[in-house]
Amino acid sequence: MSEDESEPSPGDAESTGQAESVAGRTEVWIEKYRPETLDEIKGHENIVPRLVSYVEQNDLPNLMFSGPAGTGKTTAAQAVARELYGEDWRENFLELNASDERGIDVVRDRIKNFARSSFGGYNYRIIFLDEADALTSDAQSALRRTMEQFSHNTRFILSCNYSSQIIDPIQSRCAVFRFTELSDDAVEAQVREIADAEGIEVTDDGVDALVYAAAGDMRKAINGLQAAAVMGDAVDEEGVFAITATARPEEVEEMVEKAIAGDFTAARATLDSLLTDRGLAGGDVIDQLHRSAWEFDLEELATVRLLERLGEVDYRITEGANERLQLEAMLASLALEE
Ligand SMILES: Nc1ncnc2c1ncn2[C@@H]1O[C@H](COP(=O)(O)OP(=O)(O)OP(=O)(O)O)[C@@H](O)[C@H]1O
Repeated sequence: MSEDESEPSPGDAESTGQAESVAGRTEVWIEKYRPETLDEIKGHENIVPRLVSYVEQNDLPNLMFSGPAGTGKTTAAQAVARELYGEDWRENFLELNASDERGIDVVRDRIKNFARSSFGGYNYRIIFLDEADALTSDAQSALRRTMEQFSHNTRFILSCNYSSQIIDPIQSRCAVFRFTELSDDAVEAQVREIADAEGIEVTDDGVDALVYAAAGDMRKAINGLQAAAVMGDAVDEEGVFAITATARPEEVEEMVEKAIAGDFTAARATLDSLLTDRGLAGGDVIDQLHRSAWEFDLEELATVRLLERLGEVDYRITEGANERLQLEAMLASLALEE
């Protein structure tokens, strides 16, 4: 990682996920404050106690953690290993990324080497396979055979965004845990804890803005806090919205209201300022509209129409259509509505 990339950038979860501390630079907070034990994990009240009981009984099945980015899947897997193996956890926990550009054969070889290598007094070791849903069905079938081959001494924890992308024979061999977006309370609690530990002043509206911008993604919230704190002053709403490339909820609401009132030119100007001046991606605008739609001061029918259009635009953008054109067309269709 180059020096420039070591600064947290909240918009880019992937690059900051590979946190590294660079000599003389600030340590990346997502790593510094990554929970080490299961009970330090915020939220996931229906998952953590079940993992604790596996650890207490020292009886771990193969696990599958599915859910959105930044919600604690890797953290939970590492915490299980730390609790099972104490100081020896690193030797007994192999973390691999299934989308490793060197290919599935490399991943499979590393799994085999790890599972075959000598053991330090433990019944089994853990292989954590991140982005398991990046594997093709054929690669997953091969993985399933590997899981069976080493079932006597290895436990797998597979992490994925969508469990539906994992073949049934693997799912049925795992206890599946569905991680959801973290609650506002969970994100707020962690943000406040870190701010206290770092001696950073954060205003209440700054905390609210971080929680809103994160939308349940703890990595985003913590990176947002660290990036805003670099500015020096107290972390407030304005700083957070600027640094996280997030529109204020009022701005997206105003844009929709103008379109519905028939003032397409004004709605388009707001969209333009969000995309051009503020640097939001089209997908971010859609996500924010989707999250806030029911809080807008609109007739129910207008909200329903908005959601219908959003679904269409989201799909088209995912298929590669021009973002700005799609969003403008959505505003135009709202403006044309009787
Ligand atoms: N539930 C949580 N409680 C406290 N901190 C959390 C929680 N979830 C995530 N974090 C923080 O966010 C960072 C990223 O989380 P983690 O790597 O566990 O996400 P993930 O779900 O594995 O995401 P991805 O799917 O992108 O790999 C952690 O280092 C930790 O600092």
